[in-house]
Amino acid sequence: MSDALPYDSHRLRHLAGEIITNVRELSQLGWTPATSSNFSERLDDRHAAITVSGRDKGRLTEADIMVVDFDGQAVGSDHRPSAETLLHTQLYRRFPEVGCILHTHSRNQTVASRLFSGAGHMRLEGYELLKAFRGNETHETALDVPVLPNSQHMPTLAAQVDALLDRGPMWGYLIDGHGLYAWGRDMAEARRHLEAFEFLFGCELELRRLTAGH
Ligand SMILES: CSCCC(=O)C(=O)COP(=O)(O)O
Ligand SMILES: [Zn+2]
Repeated sequence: MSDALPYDSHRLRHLAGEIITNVRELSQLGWTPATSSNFSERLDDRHAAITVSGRDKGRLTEADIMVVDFDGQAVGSDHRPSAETLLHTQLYRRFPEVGCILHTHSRNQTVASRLFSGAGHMRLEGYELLKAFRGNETHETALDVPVLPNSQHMPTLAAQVDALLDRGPMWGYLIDGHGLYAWGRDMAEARRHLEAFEFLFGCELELRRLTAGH
């Protein structure tokens, strides 16, 4: 990292450390199997720190974090950024308050995405933990988590996400057979949202198992 680069290299090192520590914990929970998942934080109003594509997310080092601009182009690095970079940069570009984006592939997220892809959303209702989402003051609310069809063509996926974002504030979405995107103003908030989604998906799946055949 050199001072000639168009971003603050000290801040990059700080964010890289934060990503490495948090992602290692998420990986230990089994939420990033087989090199899946990707993670980023806003560096400034034009750049984000993001994971290099294909790396084992449980063993990230500083060399596995790189910088992209909000067009998804690598800045000051020969590495290839996450294949899903566009799904990160579209949020940073559109919402200045978004500071961190976490994408994971846990079993609960993947199974839930399969189960609710037909409906196009998964309804979470009546849970105290709904208050974990910024803006929710009470459990007496319902949150419809969108489930998008998967695609290897990121502009197609990004266009679907953009259409969802037009509807109002949201903190995450599922992609069918793939995983969850969750975000927040900073790492702590994004992680709180991610953990709340994961817990609530687990509750819904468990309820389905317990009530199957009744
Ligand atoms: C082996 S997982 C397939 C790609 C994916 O969904 C993912 O989250 C990881 O892609 P990246 O390019 O960010 O490593
Ligand atoms: Zn993925």
